[in-house]
Amino acid sequence: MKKIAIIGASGYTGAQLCALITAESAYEVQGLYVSEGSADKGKALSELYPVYSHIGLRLAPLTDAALDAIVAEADAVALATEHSVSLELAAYFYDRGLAVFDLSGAYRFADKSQYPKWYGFEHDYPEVLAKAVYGLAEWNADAIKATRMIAVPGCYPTASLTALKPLKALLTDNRPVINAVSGVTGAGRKAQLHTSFCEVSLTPYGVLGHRHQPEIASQLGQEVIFTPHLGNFKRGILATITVQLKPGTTTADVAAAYQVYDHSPIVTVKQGQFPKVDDVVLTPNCHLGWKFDEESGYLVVASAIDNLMKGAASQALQCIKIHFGA
Ligand SMILES: NC(=O)C1=CN([C@@H]2O[C@H](COP(=O)(O)OP(=O)(O)OC[C@H]3O[C@@H](n4cnc5c(N)ncnc54)[C@H](OP(=O)(O)O)[C@@H]3O)[C@@H](O)[C@H]2O)C=CC1
Ligand SMILES: CC(=O)N[C@@H](CCC(=O)OP(=O)(O)O)C(=O)O
Repeated sequence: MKKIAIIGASGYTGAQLCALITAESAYEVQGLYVSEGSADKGKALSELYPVYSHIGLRLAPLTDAALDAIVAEADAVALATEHSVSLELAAYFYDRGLAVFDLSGAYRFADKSQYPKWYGFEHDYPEVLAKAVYGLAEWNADAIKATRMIAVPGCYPTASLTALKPLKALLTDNRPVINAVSGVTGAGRKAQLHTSFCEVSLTPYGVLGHRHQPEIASQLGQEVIFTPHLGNFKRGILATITVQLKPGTTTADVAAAYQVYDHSPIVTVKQGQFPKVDDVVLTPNCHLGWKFDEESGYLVVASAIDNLMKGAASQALQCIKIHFGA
């Protein structure tokens, strides 16, 4: 039985991951942690989330003693913390021999020079960063097995890359155009004005400047135009992507490219039938739907995931299972 510590367990992704891990027979939660000064320390997880009333675990403050206990008792740590917190904690636990599954963006760029621009900090742990593998589970299984430092992808990049990576050999130099809408849980649990009930209304944000644009580009190996939108629903992402394919590409070529997911239990691909967010919410699944116009060479592919599941916690669990082989 592998023991996993979850740090940031009172947040949306951490609590979701806790629910997933406690349902697994091969894994056990070593402990649930929040910051040392957290208003939630000592509370039962079920006080915050009555839906998890079957989980009898409490939130502990991440004190020095807790750090020692995690190192002594846990096989792995899942970091459901903001980027700058994960930056430090990942290096701390990696250096002490644990496997690290980081849900933040702190280890997703291989190139350390990207962090000041997109995350506002210098990356001070190049040796750990060099070990980091991008945890897009369907694509990087061998590397996830081989390292102890797994950077679990962002939610929009997961939806976008799952749709685009199979097409890589068919792409032209023209940038794929990704328009994506996320539910409000994508912004986390803490109170913020722009995510309060009366403020949320379908709108683009981060236009031509969201940090997921370079994340998608670096993993695809091609620049993209990425425009996220905040929608007035709780969970889920729908990314609708328009892309021009190489001259001469046929509908059969596109169908053949997507056969890469034929045996995937997670990714379902439909030609001419487009996904709905409600069909993937609370599931680990990604639903893809596409249509190709042979005359113009344009493809539209839509990708739906639950941002807290395939976009975060269930993909972290996929990585954990791939890494530990169970
Ligand atoms: N929400 C989403 O859809 C997705 C989020 N992510 C990423 O996952 C991470 C977590 O996101 P999310 O769950 O939404 O965030 P939340 O804001 O909902 O939760 C953050 C958690 O971190 C805890 N925390 C804050 N500071 C510290 C600290 N210094 N030490 C330990 N715990 C701390 C918070 O508790 P407290 O403040 O009480 O200590 C809380 O439990 C982020 O990096 C986010 O970018 C990735 C993919 C999707
Ligand atoms: C709706 C919303 O605000 N979404 C978040 C993305 C959440 C996510 O995937 O997280 P990472 O920060 O780990 O990359 C945003 O746009 O910042």
